[in-house]
Amino acid sequence: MTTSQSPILELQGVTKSFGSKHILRGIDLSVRPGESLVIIGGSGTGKSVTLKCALGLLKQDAGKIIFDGKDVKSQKSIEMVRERTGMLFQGGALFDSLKIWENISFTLLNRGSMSRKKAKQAAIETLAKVRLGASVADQFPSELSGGMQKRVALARAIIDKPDVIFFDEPTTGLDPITADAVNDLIVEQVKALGAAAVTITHDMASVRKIADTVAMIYEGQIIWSGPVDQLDDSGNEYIDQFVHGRAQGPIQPSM
Ligand SMILES: Nc1ncnc2c1ncn2[C@@H]1O[C@H](COP(=O)(O)OP(=O)(O)OP(=O)(O)O)[C@@H](O)[C@H]1O
Repeated sequence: MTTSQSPILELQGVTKSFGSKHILRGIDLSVRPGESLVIIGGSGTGKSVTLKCALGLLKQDAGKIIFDGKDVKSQKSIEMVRERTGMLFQGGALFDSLKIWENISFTLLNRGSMSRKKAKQAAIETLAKVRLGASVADQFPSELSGGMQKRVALARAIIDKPDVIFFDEPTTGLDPITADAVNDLIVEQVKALGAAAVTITHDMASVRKIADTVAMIYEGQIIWSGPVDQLDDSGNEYIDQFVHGRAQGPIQPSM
């Protein structure tokens, strides 16, 4: 992790409401190149909304999104953010009707700047990075296991060498061993790119494996952030309750 560089992505006082539901009440976050930030928090606390605001998929009501020093306001700057970010969606979100290589090269093909032959070659090279063979390229998502689909989704997120990669619950639905292997690949590939990673997860094993820094959302704000090795010694009762998965404590179970 590099601490001397300026943040590649910053959220400053971001607020977002849906009608009378005030979901984000002033989120402050930043992540530097090479840093892996993991956002934790209970169900429905606004982790996905935070990610969507950062990606320009939702417009915040107030506050700023700053990407590589630029205030992201115009459609053009939102497009710049999208071009420079990769995203691994919850559940993988592969297109069922497209072959694996077409899924991985989706952005390259859509941009129209690369021939299909070259795009397929790039997909096969990226498949190797996530330890999948070239034979997978012509298969369809339904033919692959959940773990393989996550690896394909990771390949899609990294193919265009993004500066920031967002991971939304990257290990949901996987057994602990496969989840650990996917986490290892995430760490390895994010490092290889020198990218910043922003991950949302409920899975504390993933947090410990992939985070440099952890930030916890509660009632629309970041109530604690710090290095992952301070997680067990944070002195914060909300973090303690979450990390140990206790029903008793200041946070009410979301039911
Ligand atoms: N487009 C929308 N319109 C109305 N309400 C929304 C919209 N998107 C999100 N919400 C609400 O915002 C709240 C936060 O949702 P969000 O998906 O960010 O939670 P989360 O922290 O990611 O939860 P989980 O861990 O369960 O995925 C929820 O109450 C949700 O219903």
